[in-house]
Amino acid sequence: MVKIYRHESLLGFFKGMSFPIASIAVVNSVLFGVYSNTLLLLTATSHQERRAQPPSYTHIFLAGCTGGFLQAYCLAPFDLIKVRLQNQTEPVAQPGSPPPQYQGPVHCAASIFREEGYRGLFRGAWALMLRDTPTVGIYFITYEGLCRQYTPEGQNPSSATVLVAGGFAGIASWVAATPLDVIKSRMQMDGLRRRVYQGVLDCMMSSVRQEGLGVFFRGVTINSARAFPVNAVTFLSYEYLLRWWG
Ligand SMILES: CN(C)C(=N)NCCC[C@H](N)C(=O)O
Repeated sequence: MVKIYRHESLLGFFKGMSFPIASIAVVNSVLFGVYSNTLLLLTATSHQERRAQPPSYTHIFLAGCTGGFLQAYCLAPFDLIKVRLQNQTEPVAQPGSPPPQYQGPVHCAASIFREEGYRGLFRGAWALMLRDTPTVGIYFITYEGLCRQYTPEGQNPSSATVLVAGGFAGIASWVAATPLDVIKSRMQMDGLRRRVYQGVLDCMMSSVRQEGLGVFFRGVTINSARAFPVNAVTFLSYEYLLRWWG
């Protein structure tokens, strides 16, 4: 934090933020929409009916995995641009020095498209799908499990329960996702100057060879610290919106 602040001032902490903000509504709508509709297909119960007839954990997991898989497809280009901008450490403007490679998200998207084509925008998408498919299953299982544990049968969970269950669901899914998150980010940065990795497996093997198994847990603390408040608020919004409009 101190290094980022010294080198890039407060603005450094907000690098690559506009694209995630623009994409988060779309990505979360896809995630929760696909999850809820897959559960509807599997169990033939609406969100309101699910309190009286709770779906099985297998159905919740399968619906979560489906949501995670489709979410990853929508997220891939936005996430790539975020990672490329976040890894660009030159200060935004410095008189006399050459401008940074990417001047903003739109310039970054256009440069990737020009240099690497449409497929370039999906670099690292396989790793992202491998990361999100099972871990979003874990996300919804943890949330439902905790809500059921602390809610009397047939009732809606209280706001406090939703906040705590959502927060822990975020932590559980990010702890499980961090190994593939590390690999995904490396794949997304690969090809910037020259291609280093042959694929996801090659990236895993050479990362472990060079840095040991600890490489898979790089960033786990910051991911978890971020995951609690973000997912507490996400689930509270989801529950309340469905109660008002459902
Ligand atoms: C890769 N993982 C852990 C997930 N996709 N988890 C489910 C949603 C997480 C939420 N949108 C967030 O940004 O924390």
